[in-house]
Amino acid sequence: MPRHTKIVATLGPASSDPQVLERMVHAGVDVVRMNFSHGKAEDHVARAEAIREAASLAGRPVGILADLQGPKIRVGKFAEGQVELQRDAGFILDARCELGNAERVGLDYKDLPKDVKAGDVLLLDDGRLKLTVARVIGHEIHTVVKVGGTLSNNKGINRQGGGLTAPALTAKDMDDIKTAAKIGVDFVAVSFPKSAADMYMARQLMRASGVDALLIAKIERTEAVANLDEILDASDGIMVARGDLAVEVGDAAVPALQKKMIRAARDRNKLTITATQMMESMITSPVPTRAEVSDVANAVLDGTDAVMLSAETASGRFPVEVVEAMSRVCLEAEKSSDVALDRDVLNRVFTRIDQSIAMAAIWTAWHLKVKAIASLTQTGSTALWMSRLNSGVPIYALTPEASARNQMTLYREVFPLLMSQTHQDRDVLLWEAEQILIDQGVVERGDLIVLTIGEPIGASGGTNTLKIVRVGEHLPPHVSDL
Ligand SMILES: Nc1ncnc2c1ncn2[C@@H]1O[C@H](COP(=O)(O)OP(=O)(O)OP(=O)(O)O)[C@@H](O)[C@H]1O
Ligand SMILES: CC(=O)C(=O)O
Ligand SMILES: [K+]
Ligand SMILES: [Mg+2]
Repeated sequence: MPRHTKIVATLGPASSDPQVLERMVHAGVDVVRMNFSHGKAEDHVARAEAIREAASLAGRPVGILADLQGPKIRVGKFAEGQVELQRDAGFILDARCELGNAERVGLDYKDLPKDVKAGDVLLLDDGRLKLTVARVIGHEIHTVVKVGGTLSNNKGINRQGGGLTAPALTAKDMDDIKTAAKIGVDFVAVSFPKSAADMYMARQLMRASGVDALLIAKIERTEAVANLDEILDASDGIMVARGDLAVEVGDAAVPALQKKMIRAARDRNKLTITATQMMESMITSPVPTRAEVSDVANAVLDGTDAVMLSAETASGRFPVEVVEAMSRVCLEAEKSSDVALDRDVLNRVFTRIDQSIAMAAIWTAWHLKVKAIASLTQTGSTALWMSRLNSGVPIYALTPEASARNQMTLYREVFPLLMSQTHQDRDVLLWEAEQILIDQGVVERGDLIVLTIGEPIGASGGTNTLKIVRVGEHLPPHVSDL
């Protein structure tokens, strides 16, 4: 059985070498993430070319996700690169400071002093340092260090409980969307959205730049958790961005939120990526900890579409081994994933014919214990509906559209394949689909498969036919002459 949960790997200095990329793809990377918070536009463009090369060598699509930096609020730089903050000492965040020292540091978001008040708790460097606001005097935020340590250049700032108002899309993000257009990315992830309006704005900017990508909302702010339903409606999927989320809502709240978000996304036919520190110790160690193995397995059991690697593959020592380890853990966890088809659809009414066919196909495939579903799809929507049920039956999605094929790399249980649509005859196309599955080694003569197709051929949204066939038994008469 192929692995059903997808693996997203962040690219960086440790994964720029074409040979390393090739080995990572071989180990099972489905989607690569370009983090626009780091590196230059040219680096991302060069890595995109290298990954396309590696994918074509592997004979399998690899999706590309552009993760925008967003309004992450950061401290400025220090004259010495870093300072030591001592517990109970005073420290000033000063919107007008150019170069920091042990007494004060600058801010990249100049309006921060307007957003905070005495008593607020500020967390720096993903929560490693903690400051409380004593008072705000003009452009200066005077704080007292509660948890000290080393603070270095450009570390992030969050407010406990959320509520900072920086807009979700910055001028840099708008430039980066143009780079994403140049690369031809398949997914764009928006950092720190607060509401559906932020996602509508991102979609408009993408369209204006000619980006045809699925839009992912990173849930990493308190407000985004509160507005989850409207954000889901405005997006194609979400990322459970546990790094910043844990800082805003408290780390202990994150596991339950992860489960709730994955469930909510599935119910609305949306995608999910579970991210951050999944195999963190493998940045420097060749094997994961027991806790990390459990974390990845639990995300699989929660029903996530994909699990993500960050610094593990971007700057870690074992970019290939970590993909192998993650893949192994996903495969094992999938064996005990719970299937609840009846519960999932029992009280639902479908208004669309194609959606009803998708549900019927999954139901039939599961109860007949077929080896595979083959779905001839234009945009991938039939495959998306099928994959939301988590049936455990692999769905081979055959599409003539390269963009649909690449976007389906993120869908759990879906294996996208390119298929030419030269014939207008349904039976010939179905026969071709069967041949592709045989060539891929997915099925052999005598196996049962479930097929879905729409007529007229080539129109999107038209899936209206479900067929169950035994592979190799019924060649259409005019095809047997081919
Ligand atoms: N393209 C890159 N170039 C250099 N280092 C990178 C790159 N991508 C990631 N890294 C390194 O890996 C670490 C973790 O990666 P990740 O993508 O989670 O970044 P991050 O800094 O936590 O993201 P952000 O601060 O934007 O939320 C980064 O802090 C950085 O040190
Ligand atoms: C991925 C990311 O941005 C986070 O976890 O915060
Ligand atoms: K980012
Ligand atoms: Mg983040």
